[in-house]
Amino acid sequence: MSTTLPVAGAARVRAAAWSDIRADRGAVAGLVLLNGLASAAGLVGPWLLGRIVDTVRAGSGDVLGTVDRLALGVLVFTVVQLLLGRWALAVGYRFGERTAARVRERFVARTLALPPSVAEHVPAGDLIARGSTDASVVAFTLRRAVPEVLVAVVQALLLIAAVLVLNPLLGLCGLVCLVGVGVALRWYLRRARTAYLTEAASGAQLADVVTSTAKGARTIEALALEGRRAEATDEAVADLRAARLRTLWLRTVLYPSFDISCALPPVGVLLVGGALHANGAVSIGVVVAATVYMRQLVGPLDTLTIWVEQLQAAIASYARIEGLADVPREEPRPAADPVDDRIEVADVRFAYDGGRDVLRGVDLVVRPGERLAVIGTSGAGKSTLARLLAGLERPRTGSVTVGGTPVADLSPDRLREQVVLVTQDHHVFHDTVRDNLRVAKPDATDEELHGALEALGARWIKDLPEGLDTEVGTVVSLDGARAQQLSLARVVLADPHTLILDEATALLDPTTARETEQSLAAVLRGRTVIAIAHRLQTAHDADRVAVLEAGELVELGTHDELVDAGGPYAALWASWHGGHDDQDPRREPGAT
Ligand SMILES: Nc1ncnc2c1ncn2[C@@H]1O[C@H](COP(=O)(O)OP(=O)(O)OP(=O)(O)O)[C@@H](O)[C@H]1O
Repeated sequence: MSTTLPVAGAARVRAAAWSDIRADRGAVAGLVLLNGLASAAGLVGPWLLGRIVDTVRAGSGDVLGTVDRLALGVLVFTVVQLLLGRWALAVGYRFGERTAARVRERFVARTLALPPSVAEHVPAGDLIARGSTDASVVAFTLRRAVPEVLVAVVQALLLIAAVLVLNPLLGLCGLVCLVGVGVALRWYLRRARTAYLTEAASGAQLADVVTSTAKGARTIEALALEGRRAEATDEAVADLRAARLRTLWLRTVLYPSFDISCALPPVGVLLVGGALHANGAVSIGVVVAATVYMRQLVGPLDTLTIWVEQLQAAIASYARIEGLADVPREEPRPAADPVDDRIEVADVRFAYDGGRDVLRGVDLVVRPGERLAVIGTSGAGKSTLARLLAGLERPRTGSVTVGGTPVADLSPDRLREQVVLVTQDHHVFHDTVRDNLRVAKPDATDEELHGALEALGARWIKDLPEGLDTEVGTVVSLDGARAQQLSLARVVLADPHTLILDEATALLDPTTARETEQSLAAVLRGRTVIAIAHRLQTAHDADRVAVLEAGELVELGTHDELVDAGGPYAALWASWHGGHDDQDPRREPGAT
């Protein structure tokens, strides 16, 4: 898996944005219609103003009465424009909220749909940045910028059209004067996408460096890597600073160019209109109306300038959110229902990311109901084998099957009923105890939930202020043993026939480990158990022992058979057992 998440290309962004718009097309149509009406109402005022000027200049008939009526018209249409504009904005805001919710939901759904083998390897900081910062930028833009930009675009187009209708020559003059705006915008837009994508990626990179430093703090301290991590952080900060300076520079050029360009159209129309009027080509009223229209254009253009930067940042964020759809993943393969509970590993080879094989030609049949201990030195491939048995990885060659079906082909729901990997990583969600447990069985009744907790001796559930409804992780925090019991209760609810234990109790303190082992014993009853053994006592108590060395299965048999065989297991057993008869076997350091 690459160290960066993909970013959607321009075509995909357009397609996704189009489908978001289509999903709420009623609101979009209403938005455009209301904006059009508001802008049309806004056009009447300047036109009436021109009529007032022409009426006063003509000076014939009921000048005062006509001017009063025209002025009343200006007032009425201004109020109508205001009301329609507000209504359009309200429709726009609602559209923005709904669309933002849709984008967030899509992101969450795509994140949750990532297969575990992919999810474990994606850069956490980048993923978090996309779900938080990028989603917020998109949501804010949809709420505020999109409605206002739509209003501004419709207004600007109608204003230009109105000047062209009033007098095509003045209209053309206005358009020519607008060229500066077009040039400034084009210059900016050609550079903005890359600049904002770089800024967002640098932000995510910094988040990644900080997150991984915090996560690996102990290792960093132990290996005295503080200096290197500080350097990596400084580099990420410098990259982000450079990326921000680049976007700042783009804005520094855009804003003044835009402001100067916006001042040109009214000045140009006034000058050309004055010349035309002097030659009797247009009335002074038309010149006034056209100039006011051009002056009014500054409003929508200003809005566009303010939001164009936000839009660019949002497009970059939107591309990053949509990019999640391009994370390489395997298409689900149709999987037949397993015919029985037999687990079979046949001539398996496996390599991480195209590297060297870390498992080489492993053959193993696990009989239903047996306890198999897997031992081997550090790096021998025990955890990798556990991940293959749990369907988290797929073998490069060979097969890992349960009841004849490849484990990795099973859907998460079917897999959970067959094989579950238990590690020391027991996650407690910030949620109620009930929802924490229902992760494993969404339709479990309260009786089943209580039953699962009781089976593990988790009597603390009775002391919680609101029982199953207690929010854990926020209101009430669970200590290590309780958190482990909660996660083991999930296993009881999922009720798989086979459990794979990998370091389930390895790093717990002795008291917690004892409590957890008791809970574990309750979970193991009646199931097939494959234990990555860190204590030789576990191997001694198992039905069979599998010994891995440098990715190969070098021995397989009962404890007694392997001791008699005099191979690597016998040597290991002798080196610990010989001369340590007085020692409590549960305290020996383990096989790894
Ligand atoms: N995610 C990974 N990417 C690349 N290589 C890996 C990854 N995980 C493990 N390895 C490599 O695969 C080999 C087998 O590792 P594995 O963790 O399966 O061994 P292990 O026997 O469980 O060791 P330990 O007892 O130390 O956990 C090792 O050389 C290890 O460096």
